[in-house]
Amino acid sequence: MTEPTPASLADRVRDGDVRFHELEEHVDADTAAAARRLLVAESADGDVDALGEYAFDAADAHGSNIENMIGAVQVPMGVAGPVSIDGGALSGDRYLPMATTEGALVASINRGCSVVNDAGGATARVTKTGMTRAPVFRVGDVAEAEALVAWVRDNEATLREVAESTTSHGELLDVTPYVVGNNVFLRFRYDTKDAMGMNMVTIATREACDAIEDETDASLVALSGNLCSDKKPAAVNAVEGRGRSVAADVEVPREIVEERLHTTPESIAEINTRKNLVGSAKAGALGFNAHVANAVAAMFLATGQDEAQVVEGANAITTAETTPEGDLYVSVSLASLEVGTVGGGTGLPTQAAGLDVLGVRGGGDPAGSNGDALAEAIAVGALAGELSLLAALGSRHLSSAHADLGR
Ligand SMILES: CC(C)(COP(=O)([O-])OP(=O)([O-])OC[C@H]1O[C@@H](n2cnc3c(N)ncnc32)[C@H](O)[C@@H]1OP(=O)([O-])[O-])[C@@H](O)C(=O)NCCC(=O)NCCSC(=O)C[C@@](C)(O)CC(=O)[O-]
Ligand SMILES: NC(=O)C1=CN([C@@H]2O[C@H](COP(=O)(O)OP(=O)(O)OC[C@H]3O[C@@H](n4cnc5c(N)ncnc54)[C@H](OP(=O)(O)O)[C@@H]3O)[C@@H](O)[C@H]2O)C=CC1
Repeated sequence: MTEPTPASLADRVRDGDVRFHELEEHVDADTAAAARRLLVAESADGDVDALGEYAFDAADAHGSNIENMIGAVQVPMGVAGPVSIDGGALSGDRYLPMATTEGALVASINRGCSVVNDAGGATARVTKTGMTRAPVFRVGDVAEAEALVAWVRDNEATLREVAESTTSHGELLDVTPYVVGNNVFLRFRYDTKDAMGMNMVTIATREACDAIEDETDASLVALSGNLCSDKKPAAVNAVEGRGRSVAADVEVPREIVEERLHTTPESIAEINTRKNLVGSAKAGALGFNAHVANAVAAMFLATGQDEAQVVEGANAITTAETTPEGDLYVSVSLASLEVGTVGGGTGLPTQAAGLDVLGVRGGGDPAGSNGDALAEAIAVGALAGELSLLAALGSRHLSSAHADLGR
């Protein structure tokens, strides 16, 4: 029997003989993707051959990272740095890998890194850890809601044992109840070590929900009740944290601000107050920063993170003030940075290479230390970006920078 070709497979899909999403059951994943490109091209404006130019085995992505694969999008990757980091888990000089199509972004963060180095390096620490899943239960009335809350408080050890039976790495840290009439939300929080952890905590919480339904009158309505809160802007993450809460700061001597950033500590502090604090408050923003999303998104893409979680990653506050000596203190605090160095997209070859640039690929020793190190590196990238953009606004260079580099 002759080997199926992309064209013959496409014919079989058109004839209704094979389903579009089941091609991998008949042929290898690369040929399946090629067949789908032929079919997609029929309704596209021109061929889509460029999507077939990728440098990994489609079988590595099919089944765990993508369905209906037709190829890959390539995003240019650059580096900022090396930047000197004094972290709880990551110490030394590191290049920061960044995948983006926004011209001037890497240049800006690179400038921030170079200023951070001139100032003696940045400090970074993870201050809280915990990935959450919050199922919603239906109960009869508020009296039953209170009874469920009491049961959960009395049986946290049982819930821990049941939940942790599904994972050899995850640890249930606590369960926080929230009552809204006859709805009870239980926010389960786990230490997921080096995994971002959403699959891990979803599977573990499902087991715990079964135990709750067995032992109480509550009915599970949805395993995710949106108080988690995953991939949506939400104050609960800003206040309580989610994934990793991580902060970074630097003190930059006045002469470096003036020589390297063409502005003054006072100007940067005033812009931060009027723009990042007052402007964000007036806008009703959750993030009180200039462009933390830029560093988070670029480093998420470069290292195989779940890009939808940039929503929470950008939940950050930037502070800037002049010190009594007249120098500049700048900090960023990211409340809910959801990152992992194992699982998800981190195993794909180019993303794994991105983690290698930082030296944080795979499981850490001790477990969780690579995840912490990645979080600290992203926080320092965000710090460098804030410093550079605030300075560009102070020296009125934002539009000229983007006219020169970004178009
Ligand atoms: C563009 C610069 C850096 C020029 O800044 P400059 O000070 O005029 O440049 P320079 O030629 O003197 O170089 C200073 C340093 O910048 C770096 N640098 C300089 N050029 C490059 C380059 N081509 N590639 C890599 N690195 C570069 C490099 O570190 C260099 O040091 P050196 O290594 O030479 O000692 C500056 O004007 C700047 O940072 N502007 C701000 C741009 C920015 O931050 N854009 C962010 C995206 S804006 C956005 O997305 C969100 C927004 C703005 O809408 C959010 C909001 O509302 O605020
Ligand atoms: N299910 C959902 O609702 C959602 C899923 N996602 C997706 O979930 C994926 C990420 O989930 P995640 O659970 O992180 O990844 P995986 O589902 O890929 O699981 C990672 C597993 O790696 C194992 N592991 C090995 N070494 C370590 C280590 N050092 N630290 C921690 N775990 C280790 C753990 O196994 P063990 O548990 O056996 O110890 C862990 O469960 C992404 O693809 C993301 O897009 C995103 C949002 C929601």
